[in-house]
Amino acid sequence: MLGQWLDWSLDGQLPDQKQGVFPSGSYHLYAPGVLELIPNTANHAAHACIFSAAIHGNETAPVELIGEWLSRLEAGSAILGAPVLVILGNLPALKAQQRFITTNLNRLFKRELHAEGEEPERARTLMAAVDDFYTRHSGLPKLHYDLHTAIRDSRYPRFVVEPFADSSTDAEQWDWLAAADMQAVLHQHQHSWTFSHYSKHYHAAQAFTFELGRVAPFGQNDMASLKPMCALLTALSEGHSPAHRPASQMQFFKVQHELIRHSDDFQLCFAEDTANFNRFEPGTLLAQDGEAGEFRVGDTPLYVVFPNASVEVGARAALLVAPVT
Ligand SMILES: O=C(O)CCC(=O)N[C@@H](CCC(=O)O)C(=O)O
Ligand SMILES: [Zn+2]
Repeated sequence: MLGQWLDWSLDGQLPDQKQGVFPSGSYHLYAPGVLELIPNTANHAAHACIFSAAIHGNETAPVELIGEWLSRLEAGSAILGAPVLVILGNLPALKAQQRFITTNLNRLFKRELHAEGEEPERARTLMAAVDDFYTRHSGLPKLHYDLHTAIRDSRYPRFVVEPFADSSTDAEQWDWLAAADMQAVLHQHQHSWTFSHYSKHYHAAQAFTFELGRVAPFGQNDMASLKPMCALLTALSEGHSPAHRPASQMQFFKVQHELIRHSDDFQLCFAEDTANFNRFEPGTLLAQDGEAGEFRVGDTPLYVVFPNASVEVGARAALLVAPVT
């Protein structure tokens, strides 16, 4: 059954049978693309885990990663020892293999959301699913890993974004991320209304957005490079303490400036194929934006992450970041 879940989700259908069992636990389908797994026995180190993928429909490596882990659970070669909520975010976009249909789902995770339409409706469903899951498992520490891939190449192919919130990240998370072969960490400097931010801001969960390589169609992802990440997800789902490595092997950055597209005339002043974490020297012209003017690097170098001149007017067109020393 777990192996077929992805197909059912893509059909946007719930099967007649919404609950069932597998060797180490039981499952409950709450909505298309929203699956809770409950262990027969929870281990002492268990977290209430949320693993989400396909918040952007063209980011397929995380879907393959989760699919592979679900198959091992079903076969009994992986053992569930913690409750896990598995989410496939934007199902119509996943089916169409595009980032989103109408608007970027990953900017809508805000309780005061008034927008109407397919993606806002989905954001409301997913926020309620997260709230209900954490309520059902309120005795456990909360964790949410939202898995993505990036549009461009990156000087650090695998990295995480730590959402901004009042609650803090446990020190051990950095050691787990290093062992999962994450190469960089990006600390957000303000609220961003992404899915991982939702869990951190409203529930004080340990939460990150993961960038697991570059966007590619199903079957063309470099899954070998994600073996350590697979080991982290497996350990968490077993309710065991994951492997540690010194966090110092990762490069830490902090966002200094968010470049917003203010007009139709917005353009980035560097090559389309510039990689994430490319460095720009003081004085470099980075963007021009109609009447809003130009943006230049100030007195210290800046590194660009997620540049995208084609975003909607009013949306983020790039993050400009600096290393944390
Ligand atoms: O490669 C890109 O330009 C986008 C990759 C992506 O989807 N990144 C997330 C990051 C979320 C965050 O800022 O925490 C996004 O843009 O939603
Ligand atoms: Zn994404």
